[in-house]
Amino acid sequence: MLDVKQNNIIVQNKSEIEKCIRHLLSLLGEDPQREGLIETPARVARAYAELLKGYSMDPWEELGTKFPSESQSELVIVKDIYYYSLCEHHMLPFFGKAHIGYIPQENIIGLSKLGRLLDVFARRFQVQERLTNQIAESLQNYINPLGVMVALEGEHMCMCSRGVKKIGSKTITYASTGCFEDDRGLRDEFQRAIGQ
Ligand SMILES: Nc1nc2c(ncn2[C@@H]2O[C@H](COP(=O)(O)OP(=O)(O)OP(=O)(O)O)[C@@H](O)[C@H]2O)c(=O)[nH]1
Ligand SMILES: [Zn+2]
Repeated sequence: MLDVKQNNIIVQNKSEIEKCIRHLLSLLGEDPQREGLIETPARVARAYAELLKGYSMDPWEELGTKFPSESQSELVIVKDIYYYSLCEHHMLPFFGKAHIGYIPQENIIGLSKLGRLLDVFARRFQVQERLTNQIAESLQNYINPLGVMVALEGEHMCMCSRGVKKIGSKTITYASTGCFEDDRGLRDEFQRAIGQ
């Protein structure tokens, strides 16, 4: 099981990872010594360190300062936040837009922090459903709002570039907490706001 030390592990294991990539290139019938590939193992190790940096990030640290909520409890939505993640089944990218909404109770959060929270979980091996749930649950736990609603649109390269090859297909996943769980009207308001 990978843990929050994962990113450090990637850095520590860089030369071993590079060796594995060279070996993989050979197994795939390539010559890892040819000019175009000579730097590839090091690039791949660096790319993984970046694509998987979420393991070394703490969601609560990224969410940072809480501010007191001064107004009536109204819906706050940040929509169209782009994310990029790696499918844990094929180690291929999936990506798209996230829409995150919540109804504050005592506290609100800096708007940019919602994008940061998204990256903490997106920069890991994921399935889209878990990614969606983790965002909703951690925001709920951090500022205890009346409720959280998250929608993720995802285009999966494992479905486009190979296998079923359904280019352009999009998966939409939802996660909700608190008042969004059973209030049809609130869920509709959220969906109208994000244009679905
Ligand atoms: N639920 C869910 N499934 C995913 C996600 N990402 C990829 N998958 C699916 O994971 C499944 C893995 O199925 P398997 O039959 O074990 O693997 P496979 O033979 O490569 O499957 P195909 O992609 O259908 O060729 C596929 O149906 C993928 O489309 C995700 O985020 N959520
Ligand atoms: Zn996949």
